[in-house]
Amino acid sequence: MARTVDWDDGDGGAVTAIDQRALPGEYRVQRLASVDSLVAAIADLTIRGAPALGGAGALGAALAARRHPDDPARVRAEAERVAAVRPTAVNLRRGVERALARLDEGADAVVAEALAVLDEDETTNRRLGRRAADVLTALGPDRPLRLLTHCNSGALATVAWGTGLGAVRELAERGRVAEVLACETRPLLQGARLTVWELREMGVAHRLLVDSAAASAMARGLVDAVVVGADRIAANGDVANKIGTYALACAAVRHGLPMVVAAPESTVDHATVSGEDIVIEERDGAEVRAVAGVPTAPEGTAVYNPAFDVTPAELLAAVVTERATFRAGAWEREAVLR
Ligand SMILES: CSC[C@H]1O[C@H](OP(=O)(O)O)[C@H](O)[C@@H]1O
Repeated sequence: MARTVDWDDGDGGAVTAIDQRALPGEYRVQRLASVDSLVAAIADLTIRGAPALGGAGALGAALAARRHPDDPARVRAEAERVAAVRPTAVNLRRGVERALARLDEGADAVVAEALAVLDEDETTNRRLGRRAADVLTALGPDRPLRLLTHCNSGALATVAWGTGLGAVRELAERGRVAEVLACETRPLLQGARLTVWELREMGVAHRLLVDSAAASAMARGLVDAVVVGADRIAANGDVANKIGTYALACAAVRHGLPMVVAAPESTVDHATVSGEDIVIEERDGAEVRAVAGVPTAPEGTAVYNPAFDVTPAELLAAVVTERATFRAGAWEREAVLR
């Protein structure tokens, strides 16, 4: 599988992206040669997932710098259009800002920094996967685990490897996964369309379930632990993630099951004091009124469609990054990175 987002330096430069709207039916890569097309791809979730958005943001700054090499003000304005597309995942704006910080050195430096963002992502996610797998192993029973996950936090949500599902990959390589229960994740079905597709590619045993069956699966003893990704983590460990995550945390606590969030440091926003300060993206009601273009509600029905919710840290067993763990109310930093 290609990187979820990447750079093609030919013909003046372009962003390449796996078209996540086409999966699971078709695997295709789009070539995005303008900031307009990149903005549209982020807005319609052709590109989605916090670390993948971080890479897309950095590449957006690179694309703008290539298109307007002698007009820094225009580059900054175009890069801001990319950063502003989706407000909740902190990675998007951070990726833009990190690449843009080298604008004074010229377009090639901006491109080089964007490529560094991409190169670092897989190494970060593999380290994160090892740490999160260690935590899940310590919290779960001493046998292969039955894990429940929500939305998609796999390679498709990152540049490569994955975060929550990256921990599953690591556990599977250790022979420590019995089964993954993947919530379909209404309304855009990232779980059904993307996580199931990735689990098949990984050869990991899995079943798909409707979101409303998750609590029942826990109540019936089908789950040992819950593992998900994140879009923004506040300084106090509160986590913004796909809508439905908070409900899973409530059910996990009710049934005495550990819930672990796995996300890179680039998703932790220490400037956001608590989850109450995280802006939650509200998306178009059309996403809920139809599935794959087939109406499932009367035309014009009013809709409540937040893309994310916030899970208070106290409902989580641990929030794990590649170099720290938040548990029992505090961040514990890894002394030595491995
Ligand atoms: C590893 S970040 C994955 C995170 O992003 C998803 O949101 P979206 O598909 O809308 O970009 C979801 O919250 C996942 O947990």
